[in-house]
This record gives sequence, structure tokens and C-alpha cells, in this order.
Amino acid sequence: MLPGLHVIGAGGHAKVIVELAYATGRNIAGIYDDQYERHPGVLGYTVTGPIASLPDTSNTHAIIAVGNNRFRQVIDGRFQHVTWATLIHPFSWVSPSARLGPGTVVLAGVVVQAQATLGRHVIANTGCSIDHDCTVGDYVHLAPGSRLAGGVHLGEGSFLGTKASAIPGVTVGEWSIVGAGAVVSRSLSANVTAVGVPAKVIKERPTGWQND
Ligand SMILES: CC(=O)SCCNC(=O)CCNC(=O)[C@H](O)C(C)(C)COP(=O)(O)OP(=O)(O)OC[C@H]1O[C@@H](n2cnc3c(N)ncnc32)[C@H](O)[C@@H]1OP(=O)(O)O
Repeated sequence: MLPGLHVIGAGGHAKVIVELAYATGRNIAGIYDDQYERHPGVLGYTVTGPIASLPDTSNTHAIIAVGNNRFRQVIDGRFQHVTWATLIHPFSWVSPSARLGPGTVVLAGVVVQAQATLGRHVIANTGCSIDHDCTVGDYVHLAPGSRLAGGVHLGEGSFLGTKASAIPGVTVGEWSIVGAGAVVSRSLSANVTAVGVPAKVIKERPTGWQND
């Protein structure tokens, strides 16, 4: 039997992750959130305690159920011994030649094609697709319905809004944000926000900006 799963986060994304855990045959061992007044529980589970109360041992199988990319990076760095689960919804397709890092979640309706590589704590959200030879960096979030053609590179911490897409071979730089519905037809540098068809940069942030 699979070990129970400790879930970090008790907001909207956590609901989806709890049900993903059920769908993969796992029980919930605990829910951790620092804002239990705002998020007292998830789907009938009461929050167990603050995030710091999660035991940092290899026997702890956990998942970070928070959509904010920077937050997942920070939490990942805070726990050195936890075993991060990788969860794949049974109604998705992940190529046997694809590689997924620890903490990564593949939600319902997702397709991950041949030799795609997804890093740590990636969210492949509902119905997105990641085609052959894509490389998706750590802490990336692909929002529902987003589409990567073949050989796209998403830098660490980047975010693709819902129904955004990227044509073959382009790069989205680290911590960059692509707005909902945008089409990335030329590579984007790091730390920018781009929107529209074709995607144009509307904002640049200083490197190391911490408040995504
Ligand atoms: C299960 C889930 O829900 S997962 C979460 C999925 N979430 C998403 O897909 C959200 C994606 N987010 C967006 O598209 C947002 O609008 C962002 C990130 C691009 C907004 O970025 P911000 O820096 O806050 O931009 P802001 O809201 O100030 O808008 C700046 C300008 O861009 C425009 N704009 C914002 N988003 C878009 C967009 N997706 N496409 C086209 N134009 C846009 C705004 O209208 C505004 O234009 P104006 O200056 O002419 O008024």
C-alpha cells in the first residue's frame, strides 16, 4: 500500500491535489497551511498545522499543493529530507520516455509526449499538453489548456496562463509570465510578462524579484 500523502497548502489548488491523490490510490496523511483562518480545511480535512510542523524525514511523503511558483521553490528548499511524491492522474497520458521530477503533478487530461523532461515541483494543470523534446524547468506552472509544441524550453519558475501556447523550439526565460491565451512565437527573456498574439512583453522585473 502506498504511504499516506502530506499536502502542503489548503487553498483551491489543494482541492485538486487531494482528489488527484485519491485518483492515484493514496490517502491523505495531513494538510499543512500557515493561514488556517483563511484556509481551515480541504474537502472535509481539517488543517493539521502550520507548514513548519511537517516532519522533515524521508518517511514523510509530501506534495506542495500551491500554485505560486516562487512559494513552491521556497518550500522545496525548506525541507531537505522529505520524499516528494510525483502524481500522475490516471486520465492523462505520459510517454514512457518522458521524465518527471520529484513533486511534479500531472492533472487530468494532460498529454506529455516522447522525451519531454519536467523538472521538480512542476504543475501540468488540467488539459495542458507538452509535446516531444520539451524541457520544462523546476517550479514551472502550465495553466489549464496551455500548449507546448515540440522542443519548447520553459525556464525555471516560468508560468504559462490558461490556453497560452508556444510554437516549436521557443524558450520562455526563467520566472517569466505568459498571459492567458497568448501565443509565444519568439523566445522570451527571463523575468518578463508577455501577453497577446503574438506574445509581446508588457512588463520587465528586476532579476531575483521575489513576489510572483
Ligand atoms: C486552475 C487555475 O485557475 S490555474 C491559474 C490560471 N491563471 C491564469 O491563466 C491567469 C493568467 N494571467 C493573466 O493572463 C494575467 O492577466 C497577467 C498575468 C498577464 C496579468 O499580469 P499583470 O502584470 O497583473 O497585468 P495587468 O493586469 O496590470 O494588465 C496589464 C495590461 O495587459 C492586459 N492583459 C492582461 N492580461 C492579458 C492577457 N491574458 N491577454 C491580453 N492582454 C492582457 C491588460 O488588459 C492591461 O492592458 P492595459 O494596460 O491596456 O489596460
